[in-house]
Amino acid sequence: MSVASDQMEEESVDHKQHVVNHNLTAHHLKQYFFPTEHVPRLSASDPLASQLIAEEKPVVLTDTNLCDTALKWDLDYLAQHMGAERYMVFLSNNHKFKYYDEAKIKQYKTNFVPPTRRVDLTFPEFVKKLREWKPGDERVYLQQGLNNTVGQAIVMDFLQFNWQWLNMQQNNNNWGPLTSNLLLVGMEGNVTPVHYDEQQNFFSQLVGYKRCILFAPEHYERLYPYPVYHPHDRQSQVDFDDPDMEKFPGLKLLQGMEAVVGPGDVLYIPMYWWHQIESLPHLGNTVSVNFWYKGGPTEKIEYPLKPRQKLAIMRNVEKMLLEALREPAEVGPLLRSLVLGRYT
Ligand SMILES: CC1(C)c2ccccc2-c2ccc(C[C@@H](CC(=O)O)C(=O)C(=O)O)cc21
Ligand SMILES: [Zn+2]
Repeated sequence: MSVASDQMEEESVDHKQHVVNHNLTAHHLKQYFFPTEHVPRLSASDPLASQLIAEEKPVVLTDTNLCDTALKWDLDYLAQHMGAERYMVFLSNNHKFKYYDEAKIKQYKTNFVPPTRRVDLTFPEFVKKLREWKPGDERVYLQQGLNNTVGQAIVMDFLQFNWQWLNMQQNNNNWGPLTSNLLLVGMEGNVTPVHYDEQQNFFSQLVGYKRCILFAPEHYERLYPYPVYHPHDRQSQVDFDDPDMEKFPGLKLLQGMEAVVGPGDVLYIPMYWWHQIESLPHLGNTVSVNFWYKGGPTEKIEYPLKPRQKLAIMRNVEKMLLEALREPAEVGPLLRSLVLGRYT
């Protein structure tokens, strides 16, 4: 190889490394097998931001002041003020924290091996485990609904969130009620694998940096979700770190959007949009709070249906079939006889 082509080789690799300059932090992001475009970063007062939210498209809002009183929620502050309660902490033997629904495990019958385990720790115990972590140890991820068990100072900070802005968004977009706020405290490098939720989500980043990768609901066929009755319902079967292109050929067409969110950023994750969220390696632990809202009442049905409405229909068909057949193992064969050679 001549020197010139070596040089070329070097630059092309560098180019592919997808450098993101965010708040003067040039950070090399892992390149996945799919292309992505940037989620727009806009001021909350920009009419385009309101339009994107109304159209249920992702947007990063940089100046909502939504959780300004919580920007100081670092580990020491939280350990000091989160009271002596025990909080839900998930442990994983690798960097992935894949959600599973405990209620579906017994119904699912076949041997399901949970990929993470849950323990209840006081905040100081959690901080100790996080700070004493060394390679080979289980990773930790605290996930706790903000409720009245937290300490006074936290409640005071919470009450001073920009609820006026939130309520305006909820009303303007005809969303249902706020159902929960999860406090999330994760280790750098933790990954929540790609999944979708059935709620609107204002995802507020407080401490540290998270890479958020999103896919529109119409990529449903390309992300191969588990069956609805599976404990990993709403999660993709695809391992992004080792994609099986033969088993999941649709992956070749997958394309997404992504954003790195930092302190003060609020990412709107529309209902039914797939998302993978990573606490960036080497940039310290992360603290986030999400705001989940039920979707609004569906006004009159308009055709053609939106992709998320078709997703809801498919979910209902699966649930109805399970109800009728009782036996999960019979759902696949019945769907195959229904479709193969007739609708394909
Ligand atoms: C992985 C974890 C801790 C978990 C374990 C077991 C059950 C539920 C959950 C759960 C739910 C939400 C999040 C926050 C966020 C992802 C992220 O920020 O990591 C996200 O997906 C969202 O806000 O919609 C994270 C988790
Ligand atoms: Zn989610």
